[in-house]
Amino acid sequence: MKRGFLNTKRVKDSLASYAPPAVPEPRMLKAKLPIGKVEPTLSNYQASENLMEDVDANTTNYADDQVVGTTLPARYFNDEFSDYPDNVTECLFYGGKVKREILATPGFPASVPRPPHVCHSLETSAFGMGVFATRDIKMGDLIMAERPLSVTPAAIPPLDLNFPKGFNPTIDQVVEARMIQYEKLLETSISRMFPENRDALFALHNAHTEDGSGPIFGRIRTNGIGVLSGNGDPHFGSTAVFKDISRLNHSCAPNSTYNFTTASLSMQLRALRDIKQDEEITITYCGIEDSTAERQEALKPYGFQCTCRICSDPGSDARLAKIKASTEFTVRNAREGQQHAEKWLAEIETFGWQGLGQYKKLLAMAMFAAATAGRTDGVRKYFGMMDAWSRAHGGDKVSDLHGLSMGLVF
Ligand SMILES: C[S@@+](CC[C@H](N)C(=O)[O-])C[C@H]1O[C@@H](n2cnc3c(N)ncnc32)[C@H](O)[C@@H]1O
Repeated sequence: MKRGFLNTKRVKDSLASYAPPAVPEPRMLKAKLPIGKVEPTLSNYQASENLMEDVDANTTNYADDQVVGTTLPARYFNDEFSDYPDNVTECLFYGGKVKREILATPGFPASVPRPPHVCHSLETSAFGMGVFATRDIKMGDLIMAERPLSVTPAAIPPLDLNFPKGFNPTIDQVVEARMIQYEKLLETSISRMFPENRDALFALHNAHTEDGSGPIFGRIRTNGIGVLSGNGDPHFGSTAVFKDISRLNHSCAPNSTYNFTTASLSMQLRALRDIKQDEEITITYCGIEDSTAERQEALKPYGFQCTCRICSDPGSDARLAKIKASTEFTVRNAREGQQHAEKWLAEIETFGWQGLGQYKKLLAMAMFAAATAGRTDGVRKYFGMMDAWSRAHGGDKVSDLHGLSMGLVF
């Protein structure tokens, strides 16, 4: 699972083609957002005001190029933060498509699920704040679920820029102006939040203090997690920022993963393997199936270089490639299936790569091998692990066993 603002290939592609044809700036939409230190050149740029219209909470018939600010689920005037135990999310959308998708989701607004016991706390970690287990957590278990503080477009939407007449900006200046203009829009959006949520957003880490991102946009770029597809249309993806989930640090061998549920408008975090009390809970900010070089590249916008044991191990790419190839193997009998699956399951567990799809396939191979050999204890064990893996990835139960039996001919 990937996270982030403008960091995934899908989001970059959507940035490249974000504008509907009417927007007269296609060239600069291909430009990447800056990271690292960038000298500002537009200190006199005056951002336009009033970029967002206030409308009734149930309105959905927006123009496709209208910037929409809305609180979901709807809240009422003069109410208080404490009136919403599941919290509400301040949303900024480009057009009405995503809001329509949310309001049309069966069950919306369902309540946010809760684990039976609180099992995490925010603590100081090796990398600023982090999230830690306050009790043992089992693979597949729900660790926490949270409604976002904010949901905003996954790429800066097309905005009218306010350059003086006759000024011919460079592409970098257009990008700079867009970031200034977008910050203004975000200010309007977060001014609608409960003060408690606004404070929580400003308390988050900002890795984009020198690249022209404003304080809100910088925090969105640092902490945003991709959510809401806009009904499969990548132009309408969104990024969500959370009070607690955005405190999770990155690992290339994470012990948890997350799924967003539109019905409850919440992110659920679940354990990818058993987690011990006091262990740090981590997610990945990049693709764990990618090579070390690809992961380091994807992590650049977060302002750090990963120094985990996998990134520091020159043999890890070759090992990962072998693990990925392990499920292409055709086994001839139950004994061979069991040996093959157990060998590679152990390898994955040693390196903490249970997030790989190959892990589930090898669990299936081990389960079928146990079933063929009539070992009910083995079937129970591996079925339970597959079930936990599926729950961790947002499924309720083991599904699609059919697809997982590939490579087995006994
Ligand atoms: C989403 S925040 C995570 C919470 C953050 N540690 C905090 O104090 O709020 C992302 C930031 O955490 C830090 N970080 C997360 N994982 C890291 C890692 N594996 N190595 C170094 N820094 C990391 C980086 O500063 C990154 O920009």
